[in-house]
Amino acid sequence: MSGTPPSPSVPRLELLPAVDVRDGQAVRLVHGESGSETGYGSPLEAALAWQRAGAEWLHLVDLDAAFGTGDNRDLVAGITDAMDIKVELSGGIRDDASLTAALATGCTRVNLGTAALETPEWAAKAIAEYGDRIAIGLDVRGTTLRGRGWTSEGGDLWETLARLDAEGCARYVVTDIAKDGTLQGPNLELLKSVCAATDRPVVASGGVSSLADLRAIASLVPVGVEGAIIGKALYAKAFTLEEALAEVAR
Ligand SMILES: O=C(O)c1ccccc1NCC(=O)[C@H](O)[C@H](O)COP(=O)(O)O
Repeated sequence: MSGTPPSPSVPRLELLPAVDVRDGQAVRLVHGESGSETGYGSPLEAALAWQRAGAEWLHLVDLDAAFGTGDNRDLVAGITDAMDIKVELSGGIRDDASLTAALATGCTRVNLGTAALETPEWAAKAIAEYGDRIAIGLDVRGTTLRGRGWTSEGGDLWETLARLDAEGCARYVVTDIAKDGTLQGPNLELLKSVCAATDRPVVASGGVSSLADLRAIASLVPVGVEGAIIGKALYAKAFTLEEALAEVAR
């Protein structure tokens, strides 16, 4: 037989609709700033709506735990329990107690952010122990990382990425804070640069505003983008989740 062998198929971009919880309500923030909330009602109803629409993943954030203004731990555990789909949990997971509680919800994986910046040895231990169940959130302004609900400075993106790669981190969730909750489109250059610097999968977060943005993120699957988190665009009804899923299935 002769001819060119078929190219291996490129995986489909995974979509992770977001439910960010503040004071028991589903909200979206602008630039992740506390006090910039727009409320969207029951977080459980929002999560169930995304599941009914065909989501394979839910990105569930406890903003109070992230900001240190309390927590929604029981609510978040109840939502995770009610889901038949994969759940990525984020917000305030920084020590053994919060990590054990988060993993015990039955979520598929957790995002560590602040811990990777402030207690790197603890984060490295969590990566070594739980492997694929740990993702690291790289939340950046420019190329400077932010922690504690994005309020504190956390060092250089590239140095931290190299360290986490060496420690065996399975995946990164990359957010450009300047884009988050703004409907201004994702930072594709940042995503490309991170993908060029690591061989680990990258989940894009922040700024998605349209189906065209999803197509643009999907064009980065061959270089290492695995998924895209969608928050504000779904709540603002810029498009439906069904339309988004159909777009990335083409
Ligand atoms: O994820 C966190 O820990 C977090 C902490 C502090 C502020 C915001 C945080 N997450 C926000 C999200 O994960 C958003 O849901 C996501 O970036 C969606 O953004 P967008 O599509 O722009 O609404």
